[in-house]
Amino acid sequence: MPMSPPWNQADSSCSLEGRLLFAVPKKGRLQQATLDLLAGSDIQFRRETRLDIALVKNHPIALVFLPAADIPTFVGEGRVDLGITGRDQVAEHEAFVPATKDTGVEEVLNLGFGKCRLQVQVPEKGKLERPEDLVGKNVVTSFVGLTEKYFARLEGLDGIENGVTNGDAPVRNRLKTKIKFVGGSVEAACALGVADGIVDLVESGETMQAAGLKAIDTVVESTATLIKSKHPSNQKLVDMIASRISGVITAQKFILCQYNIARSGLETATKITPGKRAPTITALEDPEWVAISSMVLKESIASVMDELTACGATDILVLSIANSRTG
Ligand SMILES: Nc1ncnc2c1ncn2[C@@H]1O[C@H](COP(=O)(O)OP(=O)(O)OP(=O)(O)O)[C@@H](O)[C@H]1O
Ligand SMILES: O=P(O)(O)OC[C@H]1O[C@H](OP(=O)(O)OP(=O)(O)O)[C@H](O)[C@@H]1O
Repeated sequence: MPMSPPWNQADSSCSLEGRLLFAVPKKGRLQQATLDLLAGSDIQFRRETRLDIALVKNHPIALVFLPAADIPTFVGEGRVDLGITGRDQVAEHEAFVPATKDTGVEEVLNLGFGKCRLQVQVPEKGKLERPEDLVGKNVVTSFVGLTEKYFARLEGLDGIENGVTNGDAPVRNRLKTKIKFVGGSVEAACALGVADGIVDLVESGETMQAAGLKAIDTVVESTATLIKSKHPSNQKLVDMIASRISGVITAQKFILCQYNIARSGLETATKITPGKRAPTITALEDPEWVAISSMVLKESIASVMDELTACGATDILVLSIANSRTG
């Protein structure tokens, strides 16, 4: 006899009742970084094979695994309290379903990863040079809402700020540009004669280059984001999750730099390592010297160490931060 999923069983510890619902990408580019954030935030769960809901063991939370593109719909309608997806997906959702007082999503935290741009692209070797050259032509995209909005503005159609409709005539029906949806491999559309131009995501630019395309405008810049519904079931738990995730992100971005410096070099050194709020300065046995401990952005640590050495710092140590809670 097939087992029913845990949240349908009589045991109340397995029920969804009273649990905060938290949507996470079930696959794709944002999934691994999201799972790493959950692990760093000590949100413990075990996902049964093929089940898209997992109960969190140590908090009244249930994770719901959904496609990144669907998360703004579930959160926006308040069916799910929290979610992680791309800002591009939030903007695409809002192009179709404008937020109201009670519906739509609110950004809690910019998560920093999943950086990409939604760009208008045309064949590198061709006559099309400007976005205006695509008006009246075929454009292929997975982001139909944002692309319609973009071309509506370009074509001078009004009413787009309130979604893609204007009175009873949808802006879509009045667009000269023909916008076609494809679910993936958008970059192939020009070479296959389906499109004159595309609107697609670009990160490194490798896909665009390999397909012989060039970007001529940016529709939206995106990173992953933590979003919440307008009336989450447990705001305190939302705040706790946001604070934990923020701590993990800070820990990933910064490292701790410790060194000794003569008091004469202190002013210069603290300018090099000002810390997040201020560096911690500790007196040493030798009254002429102090020890400094300061958070430094990982990406700039090499040049910071060069500068510290040049101003007389010694015993420079760089330590990784496992987790953090900063103001
Ligand atoms: N090349 C990329 N670099 C960085 N982030 C990306 C990239 N492509 C997509 N993303 C981000 O990841 C989100 C999800 O895209 P992804 O293609 O992984 O989704 P998916 O759920 O697997 O969908 P699909 O099945 O349509 O490919 C995008 O909305 C965007 O925010
Ligand atoms: O600038 P790049 O680093 O090359 O990344 C951009 C590519 O990544 C995404 O596609 P993905 O690989 O997710 O596959 P898809 O085409 O099936 O959506 C996007 O749609 C681009 O094709």
